[in-house]
Amino acid sequence: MVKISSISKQSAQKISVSKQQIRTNSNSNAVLMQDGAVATKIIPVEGEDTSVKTLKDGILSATSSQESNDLSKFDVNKDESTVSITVVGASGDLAKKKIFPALFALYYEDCLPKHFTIYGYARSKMTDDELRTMVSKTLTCRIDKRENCGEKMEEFLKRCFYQSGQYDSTENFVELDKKLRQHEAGRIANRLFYLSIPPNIFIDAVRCASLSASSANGWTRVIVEKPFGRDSESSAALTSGLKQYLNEDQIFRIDHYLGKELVENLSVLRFSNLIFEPLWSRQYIRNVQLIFSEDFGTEGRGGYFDHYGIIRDIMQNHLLQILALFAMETPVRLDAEDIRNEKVKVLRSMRPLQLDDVVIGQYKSHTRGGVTYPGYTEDKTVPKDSLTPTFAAAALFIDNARWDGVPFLMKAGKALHNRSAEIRVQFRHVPGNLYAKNFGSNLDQSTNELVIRVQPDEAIYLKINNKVPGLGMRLDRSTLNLHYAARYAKEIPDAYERLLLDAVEGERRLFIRSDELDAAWALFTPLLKELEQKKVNPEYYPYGSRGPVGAHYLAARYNVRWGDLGLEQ
Ligand SMILES: NC(=O)C1=CN([C@@H]2O[C@H](COP(=O)(O)OP(=O)(O)OC[C@H]3O[C@@H](n4cnc5c(N)ncnc54)[C@H](OP(=O)(O)O)[C@@H]3O)[C@@H](O)[C@H]2O)C=CC1
Ligand SMILES: O=C1O[C@H](COP(=O)(O)O)[C@@H](O)[C@H](O)[C@H]1O
Repeated sequence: MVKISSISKQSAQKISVSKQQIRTNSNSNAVLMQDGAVATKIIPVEGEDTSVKTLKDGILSATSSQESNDLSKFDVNKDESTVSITVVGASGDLAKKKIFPALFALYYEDCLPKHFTIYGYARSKMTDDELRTMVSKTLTCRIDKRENCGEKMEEFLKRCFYQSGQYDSTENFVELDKKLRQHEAGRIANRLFYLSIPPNIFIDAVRCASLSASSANGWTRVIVEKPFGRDSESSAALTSGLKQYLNEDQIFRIDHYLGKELVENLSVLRFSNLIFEPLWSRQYIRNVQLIFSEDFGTEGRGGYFDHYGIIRDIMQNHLLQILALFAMETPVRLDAEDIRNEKVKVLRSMRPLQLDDVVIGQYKSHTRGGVTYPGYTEDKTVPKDSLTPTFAAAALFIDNARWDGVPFLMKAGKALHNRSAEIRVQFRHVPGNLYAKNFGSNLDQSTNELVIRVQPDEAIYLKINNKVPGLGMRLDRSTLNLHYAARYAKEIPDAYERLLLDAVEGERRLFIRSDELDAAWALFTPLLKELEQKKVNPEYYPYGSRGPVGAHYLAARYNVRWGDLGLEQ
């Protein structure tokens, strides 16, 4: 028997439901289970004697004993629950490239609950088999664990289904709901919706999913992909639109950089090693650099990108989130709320960004080795006169006691010379260094640098000064290197795996809370508006280069040298 009190804490205050969702049914039919589990469950079947509870404003108070009694008529084992994961926009690029492969990886690692079903939902017409064929093309097995790979894929694909529908049709979501209920078979039904669709249809999809397909007796969560608006106003409008149908606790705003192994490791590095935390302040750190670079352009995504640009695409979210994690004070505990409270304090302590502290660039066509790489505006979906930055560098400051005066330099660009994401921490000079004369006039070459290479080829390395072995006294800079591939045999999970698993488990630590989002937009919105109003021209840089030279002048103004440009990086 299911009691309403058995629903999760998050959904315990309010659950948005449609009039047709709170149903009770004593006439249950035996049907074959479709989720690969025991095939004998009794489930309520659509169209039978189903009483519908009409609820004021579509809001169910989950503590109502009346509802509790009604729901208790389901003939299920209260200990059994099931998770239905619906990928909304299943025909799209992100779903194929990241979401389905991540779900398979979780299944392969036995991380998904025993009873689960995956639904693809999109407008495209597809059968279950066609979805499976589409999905199967992008599934891979871990290099370090290839046993039973084919078998596991087949089992996984059997748990994947497809429902075609419009994103703004409550009727189509009712169809989805019926199918989900067949699979859930009367168990406690938890539902996760992944909005892998363009942002202009987020609210429609949430409205329909919430009104027609949210769970009647378990939790309902929605993962929302970025972009979360394009400035403070549009972000606030999106948040209030979502909150018409969902509680903040049900909204999982994904920033996949938070799911990257080395970003998650930041807190471990800082808070579990005595040698780092005491140095983590203006007293010892000269500057911090957050660097993102891609060696390809906007190929295929120019239409999306031109509306956003690199500052919104990478800096306002991925790099700023890393900065907040890097700079936050020690949280009370590792709880989601404690961590997010500390991150939001950092974001709210940031000095407003000045146009002077920002350099923007745009890549132009370049021919190398007989190959011509197209410029940004040669993309057919990009206006020829677009000023949208594909590169930006910025100097940011956190005006609090710990970081007063320390430049946090960000740099992000597309169509650069390499693909990488890293955090570089440059320490101050050793005061009264006994060995200063060994470094000549450039003392910068003697400072320690800690590099956290998020990707590719994950590593954490620390540049130290060392005596070159021998009878003389010659120093060099050597590296203490924690190279993940050499140290750990296990393949590193994709960021989407960790985040999907967290969403299933209700772990919110790595998702963005609405006040964090507001603070992030408050920092960048005035700058973005100024850039757009003044129609600031980007500095052009050749495809495949290291980006505009303006980035070097910006760093030099703060006495900083980008760490990724030296001979030894
Ligand atoms: N792709 C990526 O690498 C990344 C994507 N994102 C974000 O994830 C979300 C999904 O991205 P992606 O898969 O690339 O998006 P797509 O453009 O591939 O769209 C996903 C699906 O949405 C439907 N769709 C597309 N355009 C419209 C439209 N104008 N109106 C209604 N439906 C439409 C299509 O399905 P159908 O026609 O079958 O309904 C499409 O298959 C977006 O918010 C994106 O910004 C975030 C990070 C990276
Ligand atoms: O969010 C985004 O991220 C990707 C880069 O992600 P990565 O995990 O491959 O580093 C970027 O290409 C895209 O423009 C952006 O929207």
